[in-house]
Amino acid sequence: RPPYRDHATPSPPLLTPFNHTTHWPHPNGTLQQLPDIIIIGVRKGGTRALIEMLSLHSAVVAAQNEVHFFDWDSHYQRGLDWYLSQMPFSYPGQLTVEKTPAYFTSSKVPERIKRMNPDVRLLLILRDPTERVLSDYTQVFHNRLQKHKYLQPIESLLLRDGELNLDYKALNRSLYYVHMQNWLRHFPLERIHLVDGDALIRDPLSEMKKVEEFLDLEPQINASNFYFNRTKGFYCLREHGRERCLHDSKGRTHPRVAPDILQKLYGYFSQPNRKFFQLVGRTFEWN
Ligand SMILES: Nc1ncnc2c1ncn2[C@@H]1O[C@H](COP(=O)(O)OS(=O)(=O)O)[C@@H](OP(=O)(O)O)[C@H]1O
Repeated sequence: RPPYRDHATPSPPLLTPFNHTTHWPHPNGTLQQLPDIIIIGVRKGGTRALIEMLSLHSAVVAAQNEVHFFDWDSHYQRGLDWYLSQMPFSYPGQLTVEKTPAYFTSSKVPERIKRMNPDVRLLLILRDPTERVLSDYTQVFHNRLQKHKYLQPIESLLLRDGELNLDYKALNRSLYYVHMQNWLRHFPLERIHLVDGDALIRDPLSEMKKVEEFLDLEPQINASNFYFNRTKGFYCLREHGRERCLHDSKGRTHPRVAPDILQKLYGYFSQPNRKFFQLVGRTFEWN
């Protein structure tokens, strides 16, 4: 397990001076620590489910919000002391985890994370690329609905002159091999654990056991931590007798897409998916 980092063991290159008044240990013995584990994405892959399930483990403490430290320059410029101030309080020896799904597709992020800590453990949860596009669209649709903005039908984004519109950003985010190549320039594959997001939906326990193993955590997460909620159609969590499901924004109905457009999407991702499988030395059951 990597040593925890606090103001006494800062990582060298990026540092601005620490503000010791805000980072002194809390009287109850807890303190804020830079993350040992970062969930880097992918957007709509199941990152919230993963971080919630990981925090079932008593040795892991999770940041509640997406920090966007490495991908937003306005945050990055505030330095590591600001990043640290965003972390939850934890006991020495506990591992801190944060998730920002946008890290995976942001080209500057891997180098920046490596500068903070080359030994950080990275988790990447992936999902069928076509399904991820539909989920991405659904997320934006609901954001626009809330802001009373014009709602674009998915076909108007996916197609241009009858062919796939390759400028639609959601397509690029599902080209996993493109982004993975960039990560592998900075981190060896052994540092990046791939979580199968489709499998996590069907059978969370077996995916979480693999995550515990990757993180060298004592096996703790067990079948009693999960129960299937029929109304939601997803597994929910049980911890110390308390039950909770993910927010209603997770597990929304996706738009119905005409079969010929779906076929175009499957066709489009088929080659990139194979390149990804080669890159990471394993396959996924994607369309
Ligand atoms: N247990 C459980 N409960 C509810 N939802 C679950 C669960 N496990 C995985 N998922 C899937 O997580 C998808 C959302 O992914 P993210 O949390 O990464 O989205 S985000 O990028 O943070 O917005 C979300 O995608 P959508 O179904 O498209 O909403 C879910 O399918």
